[in-house]
Amino acid sequence: MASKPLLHVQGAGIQFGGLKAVSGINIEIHQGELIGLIGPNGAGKTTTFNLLTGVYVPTEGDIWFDGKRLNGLLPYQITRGGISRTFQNIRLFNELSVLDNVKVAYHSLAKHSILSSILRLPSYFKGEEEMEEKAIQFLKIFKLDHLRDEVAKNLPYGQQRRLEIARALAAGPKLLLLDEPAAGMNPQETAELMDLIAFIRKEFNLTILLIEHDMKLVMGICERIYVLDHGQLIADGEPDFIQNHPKVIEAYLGEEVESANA
Ligand SMILES: Nc1ncnc2c1ncn2[C@@H]1O[C@H](COP(=O)(O)OP(=O)(O)OP(=O)(O)O)[C@@H](O)[C@H]1O
Repeated sequence: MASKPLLHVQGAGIQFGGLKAVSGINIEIHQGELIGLIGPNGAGKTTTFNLLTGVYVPTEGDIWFDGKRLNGLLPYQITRGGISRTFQNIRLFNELSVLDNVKVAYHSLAKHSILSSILRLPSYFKGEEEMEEKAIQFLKIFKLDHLRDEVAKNLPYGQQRRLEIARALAAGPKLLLLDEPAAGMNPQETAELMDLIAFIRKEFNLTILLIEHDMKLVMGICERIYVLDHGQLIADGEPDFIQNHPKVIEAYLGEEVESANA
């Protein structure tokens, strides 16, 4: 591909004490791609997301996004710069309503000034109204608008996962990172989620990187897949290539043997 990658990870990694959780990884993702990140338990997938979102600062290598070096930027700066994420263990504002959970994402990006919100000037209310309208649009896409006043913690698991994606999307990212979006979903919910991911990608001109253990989902929607094992990338390529890659098969067989012995 000739254009510059939107995300370029160059030899990045992080060490915790003596443990190299992720080491020397290279990733290139171009605008509009839908890419998978897979690997056995403990391979370093979530740590990679934490490096991309400023939760951890790399102890080696560089991370470039949209022409900017991310090393050392704080999570909120990275979100404003265009990367949003969801979490493996859903992180919602449990006591807030479904609608407010999405509106929270807007507040950090809101156009009205702090002064106008303190003084409750007309521009503040206009900003609030616009925010609410936009938030409801997102809830409609995720088929959650009828639940807008429900407290987030009362939603069933699958709907909580969808709400978390809606919130991430409301921040207006260029790159969306999804950490096991189908975890805990039944096959029907997973199939619907696959359609939804394909839809939002097109609708919002998104680039998506997703971690997922559900191989049907990964192989079904990702154009390319990166495979991590013990903190290192062992393969990357199209789904067919990855499925038949000896190192990938070995890594996953190793995981089966480990869990059988546990
Ligand atoms: N803050 C930390 N301090 C020490 N070790 C850590 C820290 N964060 C992650 N690790 C270690 O880094 C390794 C990779 O963990 P990570 O959670 O990234 O794996 P994963 O591929 O996402 O696994 P899973 O599929 O089980 O979620 C593990 O050995 C983990 O214990």
